[in-house]
Amino acid sequence: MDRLARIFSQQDELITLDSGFKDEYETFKSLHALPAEKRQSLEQLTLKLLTDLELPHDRDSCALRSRTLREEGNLVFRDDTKEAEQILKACRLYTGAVFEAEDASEELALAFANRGMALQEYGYYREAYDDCANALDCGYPEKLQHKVIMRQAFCAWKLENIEAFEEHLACLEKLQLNEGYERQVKHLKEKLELLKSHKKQTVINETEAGTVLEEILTDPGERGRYMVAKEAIPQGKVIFSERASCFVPLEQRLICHQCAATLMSAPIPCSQCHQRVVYCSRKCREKHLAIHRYECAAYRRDLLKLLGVSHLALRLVLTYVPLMLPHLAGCTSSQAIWSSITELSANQEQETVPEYVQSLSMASHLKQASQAELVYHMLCANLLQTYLKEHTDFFKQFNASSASIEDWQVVISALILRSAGQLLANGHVSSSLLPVGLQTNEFALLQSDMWESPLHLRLGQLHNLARSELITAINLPYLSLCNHGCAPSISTKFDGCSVVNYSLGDLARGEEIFNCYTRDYRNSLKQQRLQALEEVYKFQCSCDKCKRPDPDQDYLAFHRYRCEKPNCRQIFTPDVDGLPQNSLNWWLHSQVENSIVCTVCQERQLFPWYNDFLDLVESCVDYSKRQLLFQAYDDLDKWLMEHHSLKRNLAGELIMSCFVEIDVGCILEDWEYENLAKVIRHQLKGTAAQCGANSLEYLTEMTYLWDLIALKKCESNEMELLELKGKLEYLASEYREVFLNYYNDFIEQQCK
Ligand SMILES: C[S@@+](CC[C@H](N)C(=O)[O-])C[C@H]1O[C@@H](n2cnc3c(N)ncnc32)[C@H](O)[C@@H]1O
Repeated sequence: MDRLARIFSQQDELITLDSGFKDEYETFKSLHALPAEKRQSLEQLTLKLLTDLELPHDRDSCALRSRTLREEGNLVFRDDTKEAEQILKACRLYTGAVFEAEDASEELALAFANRGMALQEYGYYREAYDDCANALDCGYPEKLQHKVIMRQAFCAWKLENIEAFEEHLACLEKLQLNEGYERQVKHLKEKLELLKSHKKQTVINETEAGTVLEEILTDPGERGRYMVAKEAIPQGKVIFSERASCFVPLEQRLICHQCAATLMSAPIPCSQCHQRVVYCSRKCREKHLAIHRYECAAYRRDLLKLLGVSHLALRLVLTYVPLMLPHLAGCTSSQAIWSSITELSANQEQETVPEYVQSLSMASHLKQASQAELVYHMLCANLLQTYLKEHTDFFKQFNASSASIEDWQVVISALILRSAGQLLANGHVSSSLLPVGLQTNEFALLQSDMWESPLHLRLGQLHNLARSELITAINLPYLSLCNHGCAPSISTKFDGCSVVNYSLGDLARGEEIFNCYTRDYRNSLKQQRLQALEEVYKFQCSCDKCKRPDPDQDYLAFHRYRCEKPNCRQIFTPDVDGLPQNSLNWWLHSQVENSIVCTVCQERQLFPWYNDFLDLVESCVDYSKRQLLFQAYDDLDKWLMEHHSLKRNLAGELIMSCFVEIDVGCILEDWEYENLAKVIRHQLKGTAAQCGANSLEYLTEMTYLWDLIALKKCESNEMELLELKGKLEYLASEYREVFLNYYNDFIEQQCK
């Protein structure tokens, strides 16, 4: 980062944006109009940065590391017991071998082949099938190829893929095989005939096109376009869904770059960019090639993580430019191309507006950005354009167009800047469940202590799969048409790169459908929201919640105390105006001193029970301390009213520390489990009240209750179980499958 900041500050001194910001195109035109000497220096600095970011790469060491891991995997895999746990452990080591091999293709081929073998043994047939193909692609030794092809045929049989099954068997029949292999081929051929005769014609039910429940209207004023209900919409209904073509993983998370899958049993890394980009399947890798071919060299330099929103802006440009090109190929100058792009973005007449047009028309506030902000985004765009020019063949696609490559360079820089500006006001971040306690380069599905069989967790393990995290920055131009309201009308479920938007309450016909760009009115103070909305989105909120005489009442309902002074003991809500920043949630900020004062007697509150509670949490391993801890939790009711945020925070600490004990094999007393279930249920009620009963926070906390029920450690009833099962709808599909398996394996039986 320092390197980038240094170069940018040197470049900043070379450029002048005196005439202010007209549009992105003019900004880059002015850059190109700089005196030749300055332009050259600017370019040199960019080129130097790109060179400096290159890292030495030693293929031999990669091969050595890969071989070591593969051999370790072999030792584990050859273990005679062939227990599921051992096989998964071998898969993990082979995955390490696949990653470490990078471009050492001989080793990579062997690593893929061995992982395929272990995955097949475990029952991940789709992934095993892919790994066989990967091994062959990487040049798996010819004399051993029949083994891999046999495995492909076997997996194709398990996957009921008749076409592939036939193809691999035909291939095997052409090879000279020994008796053992011949026997296997014969056996598989019988399976093929059986499969063919059994395979039912699957009837594809045409799904009825859903009615459109929403429409977009335009206000000539600052609130611009907005979404309204076209008809009355009841609570809980899916209003609209959207699938994003462009997203980037946050914090370099290893999720599939094509479909955003987080659960992968056989991640396939790009072998050229130092294990930074992975896919969940060959299909995803193939689909993403159109983008990755232009990003790979940047990942190799670890450049993109430095650029924040500009990385997503680059993805928009890489994705949408080929779609725009047919409309622009005839333009003879950069000015003409830019005018055509502006026209394209204004064209909203068609019945279904293509995604790239929706994106082109997103609002931007670059005009209102500070000079420093503008220069920063401009330099990022310039850097990316230079990178594309110097290290990829991106600009080749314009060879046949009427304008020159130099014209296209100006346009591409301007488009990256424009997209970055738009994303600042329209970009979304998606959240997902993620496994607890894993490093970014570890994969949950390969953790042998978690799984019984493919996608079936072990008893008591659900809570280890559920931590809610932000995972992608994502472009959703249709969702972006919703204006902001501090009380949103929708709850958004992120499912990979798709989103589903449910109505949070009943909506009348014509009512505006709001999204909330910040924390909502139950989770933040008006002042905090106003600041963010003004700074980033450049408007002042005047929604119903903000206009109320007491706009913070809903949030402060989670902050009501009883005064600890014996002669007062009144219930009070802290006076927000008198509090330093962050003091309301003093327990979340270690550097903030608690300065809560009773508004009735004006006495400062000391909360002596707070540290005592945390001490008990720390020593939760001890039975007697756990007794005191449950007692201390009950005592919190004396000081913290209803669903006080602090009480929920402390409940979280208590639950987590008890589960740490359960996870290491400690058996709690029956009464402890009962108390634990009581704390979790109370916690869930509080979370439902503040975040919603279908929120990711709720689903995360729910896993503890599921585990206790599965472990038969707490009573439940059919109604509760059905209610919990109903929550599956709000999970992303990859997690829904795992949760459903868990429900069927361990919970459903308890309904009977
Ligand atoms: C994500 S866009 C929403 C769609 C936008 N109205 C449009 O026409 O493209 C966000 C921008 O819309 C405007 N906006 C959103 N909510 C608003 C509100 N409640 N009041 C005024 N302007 C709003 C602001 O300019 C904001 O930066």
